[in-house]
Amino acid sequence: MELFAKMVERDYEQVVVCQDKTSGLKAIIAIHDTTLGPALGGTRMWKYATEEEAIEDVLRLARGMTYKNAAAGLNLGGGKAVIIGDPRSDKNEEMFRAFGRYIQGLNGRYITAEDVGTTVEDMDMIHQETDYVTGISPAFGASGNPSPVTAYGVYVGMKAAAKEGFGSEDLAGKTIAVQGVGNVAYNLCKYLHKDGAELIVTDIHKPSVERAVADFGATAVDPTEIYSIKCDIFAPCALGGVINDDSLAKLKASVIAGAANNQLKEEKHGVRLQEMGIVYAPDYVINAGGVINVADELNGYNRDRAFKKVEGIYDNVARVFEIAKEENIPTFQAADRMAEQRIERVRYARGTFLQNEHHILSRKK
Ligand SMILES: NC(=O)C1=CN([C@@H]2O[C@H](COP(=O)(O)OP(=O)(O)OC[C@H]3O[C@@H](n4cnc5c(N)ncnc54)[C@H](O)[C@@H]3O)[C@@H](O)[C@H]2O)C=CC1
Ligand SMILES: CC(C)CC(=O)C(=O)O
Repeated sequence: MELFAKMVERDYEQVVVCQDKTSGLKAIIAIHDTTLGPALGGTRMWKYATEEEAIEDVLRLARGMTYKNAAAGLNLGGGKAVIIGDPRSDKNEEMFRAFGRYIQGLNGRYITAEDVGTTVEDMDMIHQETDYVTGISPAFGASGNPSPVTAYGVYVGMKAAAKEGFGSEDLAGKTIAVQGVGNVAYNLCKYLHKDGAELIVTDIHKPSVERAVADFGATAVDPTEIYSIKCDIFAPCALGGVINDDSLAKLKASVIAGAANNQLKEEKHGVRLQEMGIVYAPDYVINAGGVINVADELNGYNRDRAFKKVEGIYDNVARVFEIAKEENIPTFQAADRMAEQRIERVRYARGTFLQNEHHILSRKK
């Protein structure tokens, strides 16, 4: 892989490769863009088949965070980290502490949080070595697990998408196919079940499916069947790349609204969704609840303030649909435009000279 070529193509600022032989840490931190502020994004722990796969994933996820944070109105840039390993068997305290020291070495350019495969306990271990970590235990006055808040944001964003697709935000009686019933989707299903939606669920981890069936009367289907199921809304809540040539040939849903990052395999699949008349709530707009919640820790965590901001996801998703219609572009492009315009406006606003401690004027004092 030509790493520099990839970084230049999508304008990444920095990629840091971290290893620690004793603990087995193999991690990559990618910082995409810090125009708006320090890069904030979670750490994913996953059994990547190859190093190349891990690099591809961290790069794509980091860029997604630049857009997510910008679109959500946060003064934060985009970054993400991956740890290569099996989250069920390869974790240890030394690994997260070693990782925390690498983050500390970046002196605030990157702030981490949870993602797939990492937990509040892992963040607490990182916190032993650095303050540049969020989503740590409420015992520290922090926000804890972001997943339930992400789920709430997806729920309100799904209502905005239902309004666009069906003319009403009411989810009662709607059949919703949920792919992956992990931390976010389990909490999402709670809201949907309470609203009277019919749930169809799948997961490669059987106990997660069984829990959703028991708790919400959901119908379980095989992971290979979820795309072809007859439903109103498809909610991708597992991993990325699931909107692709294969799934588009099978999808019956009129609306796609889910938590997963990087749902479109390629941009052409977002164009195809527009051609097919499927209402697509762009992933990084609808799933911003978690990062909005952890970002609030940077101000001294206030749950009410964080939830109020997460509720804004409804308007943000609706605004994306408006831009897409006004400009006759796919919704993913409308979301990109919204995020890019904010970054450019702030870049301009901050272009005027401001003295800082490294400037020659400061050294003269
Ligand atoms: N946790 C959070 O606050 C946020 C999560 N996200 C994204 O939402 C998605 C879900 O995140 P979490 O719920 O935290 O992760 P999780 O790991 O708790 O849940 C993901 C679930 O998907 C299942 N899964 C994996 N591959 C599958 C497949 N091919 N078919 C069916 N199920 C499959 C897993 O077994 C797991 O139960 C991820 O893409 C994550 O990046 C985005 C924003 C915030
Ligand atoms: C899980 C969040 C706290 C941050 C993040 O990495 C995301 O939104 O994808």
